Amino acid sequence: MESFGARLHRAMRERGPLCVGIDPHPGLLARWGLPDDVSGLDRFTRTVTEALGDRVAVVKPQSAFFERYGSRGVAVLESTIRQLREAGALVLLDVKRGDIGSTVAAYADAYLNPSSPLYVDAVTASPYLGVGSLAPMFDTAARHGGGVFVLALTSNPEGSAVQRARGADGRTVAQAVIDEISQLNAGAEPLGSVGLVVGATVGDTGHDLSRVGGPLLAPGLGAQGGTAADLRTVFGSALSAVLPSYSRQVLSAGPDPAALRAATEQVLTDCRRVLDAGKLTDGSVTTG
Ligand SMILES: O=c1ccn([C@@H]2O[C@H](COP(=O)(O)O)[C@@H](O)[C@H]2O)c(=O)[nH]1
Repeated sequence: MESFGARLHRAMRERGPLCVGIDPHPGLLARWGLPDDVSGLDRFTRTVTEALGDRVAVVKPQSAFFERYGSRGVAVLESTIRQLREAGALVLLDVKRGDIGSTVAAYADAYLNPSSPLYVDAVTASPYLGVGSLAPMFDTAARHGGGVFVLALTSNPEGSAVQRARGADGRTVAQAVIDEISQLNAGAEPLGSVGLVVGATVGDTGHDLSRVGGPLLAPGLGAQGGTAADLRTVFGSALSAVLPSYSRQVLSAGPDPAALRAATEQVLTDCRRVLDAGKLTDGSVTTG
């Protein structure tokens, strides 16, 4: 079975290094002329899926915007996941789960076990009950070719008080997370299956991302103020592993499918310019 890291590496090469988020904010639904109810949610997500599912490497539904409609919203999420996977996109469910290990095992079954109706290629996870508490997720992901993206340096301004606090060994909380995930990916080729979330808005934090060995999801671009050029500052020599992620910036171009595709092309071009330049300088251009 092919690992998530290998599948992601191929998807990024074939479709381009980009993740587009499906975040059906009430304001976006209104802008698209859709009601803030399950029918509007369904229409919104179908439009995005049909416009982008066959061309974007990774699509990232934000679970919260489906959960706010209850079980019928979750049913829309289930069918969205199915349609996106059928269209060839990798689905990363942004659900930021974390708990004691025995409960994490149930979350792992919910999202990373192929028998679940919410089965996806990868999920986001929170390490604040200890990276070790996420072990059942890493194990289930490894067993079924799935991936996990662990929060390290989030894009929101409030995150730094926790994430940049220092422990007894002098390392920040974020660096401790980064180091533990780097160990999990050791030896994985061409890319590990455990990634990190590092916001494009965090600036030059001095954290060492050079040995992570897994993908680096970069939200915070567009609506939160991060730019493609910021990727160079934030990721330095680790640019080749970066998966830039946009939600509102792309979604606000809808509902016209052609406009959604054009917005996607535009952000991909912007990011490629920075990421390709990084590959040339760090010598990692090896793929065609
Ligand atoms: O550090 C993080 C982690 C996750 N997110 C999520 O990404 C999208 C961003 O949406 P935009 O519209 O592109 O701002 C959203 O679902 C967040 O929950 C993040 O922003 N930062």
